[in-house]
Amino acid sequence: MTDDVLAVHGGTPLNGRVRVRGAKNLVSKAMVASLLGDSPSTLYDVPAIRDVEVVTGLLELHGVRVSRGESDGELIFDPSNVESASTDEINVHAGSSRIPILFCGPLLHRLGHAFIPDLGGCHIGPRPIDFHIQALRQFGAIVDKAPEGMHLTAPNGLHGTKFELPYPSVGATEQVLLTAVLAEGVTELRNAAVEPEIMDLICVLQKMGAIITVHTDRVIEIKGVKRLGGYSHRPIPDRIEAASWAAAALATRGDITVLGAQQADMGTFLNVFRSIGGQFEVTDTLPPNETRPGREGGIRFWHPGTELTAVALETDVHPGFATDWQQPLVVALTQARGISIVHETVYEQRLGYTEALNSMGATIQTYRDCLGGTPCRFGRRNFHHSAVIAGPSKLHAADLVIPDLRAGFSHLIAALAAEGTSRVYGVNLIKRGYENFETKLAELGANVERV
Ligand SMILES: CC(=O)N[C@H]1[C@@H](OP(=O)(O)OP(=O)(O)OC[C@H]2O[C@@H](n3ccc(=O)[nH]c3=O)[C@H](O)[C@@H]2O)O[C@H](CO)[C@@H](O)[C@@H]1O
Ligand SMILES: C=C(OP(=O)(O)O)C(=O)O
Repeated sequence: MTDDVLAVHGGTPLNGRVRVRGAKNLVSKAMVASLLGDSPSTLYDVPAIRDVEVVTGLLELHGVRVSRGESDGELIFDPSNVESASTDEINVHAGSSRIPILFCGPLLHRLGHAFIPDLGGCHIGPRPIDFHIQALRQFGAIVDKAPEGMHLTAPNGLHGTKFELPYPSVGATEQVLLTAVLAEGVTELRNAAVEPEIMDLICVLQKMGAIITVHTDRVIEIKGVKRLGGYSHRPIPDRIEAASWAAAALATRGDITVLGAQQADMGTFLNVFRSIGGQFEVTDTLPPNETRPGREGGIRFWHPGTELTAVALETDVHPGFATDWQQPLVVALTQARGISIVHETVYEQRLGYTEALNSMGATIQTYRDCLGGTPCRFGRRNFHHSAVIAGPSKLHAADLVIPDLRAGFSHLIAALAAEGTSRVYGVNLIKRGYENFETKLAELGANVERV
């Protein structure tokens, strides 16, 4: 584990520019979608992150040829020879990501059967897959849970269906989309998630030949088609990474320009950022020395130099405040004067990381109650899903163990904001969703080194 430890010498504001590429939560799904086509697909601006490696591995096991294109981050997927893979081979990827569950529909369409390994992803709640399984069964799939994973077949093919999600789950919405596009007949999905990454996946599928209508009130209608072709797509930029750097600027009293960040997908975050006192400026065109095709402008985020203000916020499905923004922003809230309240309504166990912040001098208390907002699914149950943050707190160095992706980034920010040298263990987990984060930190003037 020694190469998985970062010594962080904190206390220096982060200043400079970083670039975000295609969104983790779209890129991996677009890669799965390539399985549905009968000709090659090209995806641009793919970040070098662990989730992309996992999906690449799974695609290759199923006969998809994955190659690099001419431009940096360009990947080409050739699905001409999709084939079965053994459970042993697939299980190499068990526990590494949540994306394998999305192979169900595409593999059933291409092969008539599928094997899905145990899922990974962040440990921020139980993260059941019951909606996925119910939906797949309604399409006509036979789903068998086995100790080594999940086996699926579709002896009578997959047929369009009407399905209402009990909660607008991102993954389950994607599951329905990726299955319905080639299912026979029409599918109506109610209470669908409408995150920007889902809208971008719909763009990908439409480029492939799918017929998908997004109605008002979270209703999505999909008319199954007989065949799909390949796509050529430049993904939306990673709004979660962009917000993470924004939070880092605020927490360290710095000034970070996030090239590639797009205002449209970050409106809710920007409102909260401004309410805390953070300053930002949206630039719609690239500075003269930046010449990247298809990606324009960015957002500069900076600390105002005066005191930050406490806020109350509630995470929610889009267009609410994204749960993945929560952990990095809380570090900045430890620096705001007054009492901030954060009500996490998407995951029941996403506040455990606050203990590490307390060990650094923060004052954060978690509660089972739904504080400061609307009662949610987790109220009156045994989940500490609301946090009260009293600030400002002077953070000091500590030894920290990274529990998951976003908490990991928040630990890093806290260590950078703190006086002294912290040791952050398990930093490689951050690579699952942040491309070249150590290089980016160095470019921003952070004083960090591998131990
Ligand atoms: C790879 C990816 O895109 N990950 C994102 C995706 O995760 P993911 O797609 O896993 O998240 P979901 O939107 O499905 O989960 C939201 C809530 O629904 C619950 N649920 C979900 C499915 C199900 O079958 N049963 C069920 O109860 C979950 O436990 C959770 O409480 O959306 C989340 C919410 O924006 C983000 O935090 C993740 O970064
Ligand atoms: C929860 C997250 O991701 P995943 O669904 O991949 O675990 C995240 O990106 O913050």
